[in-house]
Amino acid sequence: MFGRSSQFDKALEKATSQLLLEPDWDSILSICDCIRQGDVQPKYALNAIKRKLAVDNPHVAMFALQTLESCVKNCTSLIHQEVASKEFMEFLKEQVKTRPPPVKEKILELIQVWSHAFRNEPSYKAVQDTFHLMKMEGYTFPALKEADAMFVAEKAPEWKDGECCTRCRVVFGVVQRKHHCRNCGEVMCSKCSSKVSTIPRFGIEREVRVCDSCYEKLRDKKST
Ligand SMILES: O=P(O)(O)O[C@@H]1[C@H](O)[C@H](OP(=O)(O)O)[C@@H](O)[C@H](O)[C@H]1O
Ligand SMILES: [Zn+2]
Ligand SMILES: [Zn+2]
Repeated sequence: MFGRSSQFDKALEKATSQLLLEPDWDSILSICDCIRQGDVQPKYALNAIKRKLAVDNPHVAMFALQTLESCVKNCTSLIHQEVASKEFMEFLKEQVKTRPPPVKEKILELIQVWSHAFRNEPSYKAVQDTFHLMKMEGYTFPALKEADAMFVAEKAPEWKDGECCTRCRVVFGVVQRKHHCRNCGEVMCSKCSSKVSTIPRFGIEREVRVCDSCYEKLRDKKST
């Protein structure tokens, strides 16, 4: 186990080197892979990133924050449950009080984005509580970036199954194939789901199959 986690340690050293002039995305992505593949325990990984974040050198702290941001985006609940803990949120809040602007701004940005991203996840309430508490204490948070707005996209609905079209009740078979509307997740025949649309609130920027009623709803939303 130790051997494999050293791949993580090496990648973290590289990703947060004070000699870097810009983020070392290869190392950051290999850090995410190590966590996702279970090569390193999420708790160990977050503590290692935390140590880098606490380093006085603002460059190292910034690279640690960019690494943390990528881990939260790419490593799913494995890392979320570690980040969304009271202790880690307290640590970030302390850092905001003591660090210079770029580091402070980045932390505020992350707390805000995560608070939106986890708004429907009761087990990650610590993030939202921290965000609201800091707002009440007068911290000013930066405007949510477009890319982050995508990241806080809602989860698309699970696809439902069924033996007939939800809309016209035609029975599926060898010829009459099943299709799914990406907006409501209902199972539909090809006639009732022949239209396509983007679904921005799910972060779906390319046109995907939607049923007729969802097509109308999404089109009306666009025209508002
Ligand atoms: O092509 P098929 O063998 O019928 O398989 C169907 C297609 O993959 C449909 O994709 P689509 O919704 O993008 O059409 C999917 O919604 C159905 O669940 C599948 O049963
Ligand atoms: Zn139908
Ligand atoms: Zn639909």
